[in-house]
Amino acid sequence: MAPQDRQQIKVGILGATGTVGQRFIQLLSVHPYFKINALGASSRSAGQQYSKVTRWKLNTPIPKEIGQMVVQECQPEAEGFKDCAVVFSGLDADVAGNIEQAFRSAELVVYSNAKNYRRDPLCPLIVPLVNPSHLSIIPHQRSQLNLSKGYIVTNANCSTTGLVVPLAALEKAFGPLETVLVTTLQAISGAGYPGVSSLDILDNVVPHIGGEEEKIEWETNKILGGLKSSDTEFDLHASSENNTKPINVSAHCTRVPVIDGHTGCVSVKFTRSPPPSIAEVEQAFREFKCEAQDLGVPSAPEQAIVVHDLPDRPQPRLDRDLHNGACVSVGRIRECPVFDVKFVCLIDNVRLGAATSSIMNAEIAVEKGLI
Ligand SMILES: NC(=O)C1=CN([C@@H]2O[C@H](COP(=O)(O)OP(=O)(O)OC[C@H]3O[C@@H](n4cnc5c(N)ncnc54)[C@H](OP(=O)(O)O)[C@@H]3O)[C@@H](O)[C@H]2O)C=CC1
Ligand SMILES: N[C@@H](CC(=O)OP(=O)(O)O)C(=O)O
Repeated sequence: MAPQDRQQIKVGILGATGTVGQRFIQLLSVHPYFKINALGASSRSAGQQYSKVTRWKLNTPIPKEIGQMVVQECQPEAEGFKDCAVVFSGLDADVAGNIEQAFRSAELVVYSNAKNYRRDPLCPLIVPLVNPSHLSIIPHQRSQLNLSKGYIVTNANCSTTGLVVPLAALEKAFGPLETVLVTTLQAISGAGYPGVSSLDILDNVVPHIGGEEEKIEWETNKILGGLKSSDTEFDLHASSENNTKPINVSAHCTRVPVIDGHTGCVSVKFTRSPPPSIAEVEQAFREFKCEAQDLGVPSAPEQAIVVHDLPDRPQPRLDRDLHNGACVSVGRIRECPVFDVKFVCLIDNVRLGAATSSIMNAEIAVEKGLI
């Protein structure tokens, strides 16, 4: 169907007052496929006008009609939500599990940022620039749960997302990777609002983000793995069918005084020997194309990976806004004396790392007839 003939789909936002929720509002309030019909948050906010309860941190104003909406409890039968086909969730992980499940059981489609269902064997963990093919497990999820429309799709941890896009480009061009080491420098917006206190983060680096390293190490293999031929099971990058093993991933995560944009310093070893040259690696990044771009969905960036030539780029402040925060920047591609190649990557953690990925996943699902 031509985009101009499509009726807009009514959507709700869970966790609408938070860091990710605000990005959802900014991006969805001008979206060609989706129309915001409900906003949900905790009972601290429910029953009140959105503009009165949110602590808006974006540099564009709250869209007028959204500011006037009344925040609801996160319940599928609440005003506004009962008319929605889809909800986008920016809920705190402490509550996301039960709430998202309730919406799915009520036959709504849930696109979630929370960690709760990422490891669920029925739920795809999708980075839209990498593995939207995993949406093909949806019929199985629905049939296992006796649902006709509802399902949950999750997107990845924000640092994982910034890492797997360049890794996918390398695997596409040169075959399976053997080992990946990454050290992250993560922005404070990754911790939500109010997040890390200024006395902890200013003039400082905090070398611990609870649970983050384990998420990067595990999620990478689900995303870069496949679905078995029956479309009912993930292979976690380890399959006797095509002789792949899990990638050894080791992550070291730090919090730095940057507002938005997670940086990763990455070293990679290929299974292939000899490894590709640095020029071939750079070309693979530049030429990487993905299904979201082929489908032409509205949030797909013109370039999935932007390669920077200057030796001191990418930098969060200068590069996080490229392609409306929907791409990954890569630079400093060079030989690694321990592994094969090393480089620096950068992602906008709240856009491609969170809200933009959920929205792009849903756009792809629309194109595939899953919404
Ligand atoms: N920030 C980032 O870069 C990324 C975040 N994520 C994930 O996205 C999710 C949201 O993160 P973020 O926006 O940073 O978090 P915030 O802390 O900024 O926002 C949390 C949201 O959850 C709502 N909430 C809290 N408790 C309840 C409850 N009991 N019932 C209903 N709603 C509730 C809050 O509403 P209220 O205002 O009423 O308290 C608020 O809207 C998390 O799961 C996070 O792990 C994923 C990738 C990146
Ligand atoms: N932990 C990430 C953000 C986040 O919430 O991740 P996850 O969705 O995987 O819990 C950060 O602090 O930057």
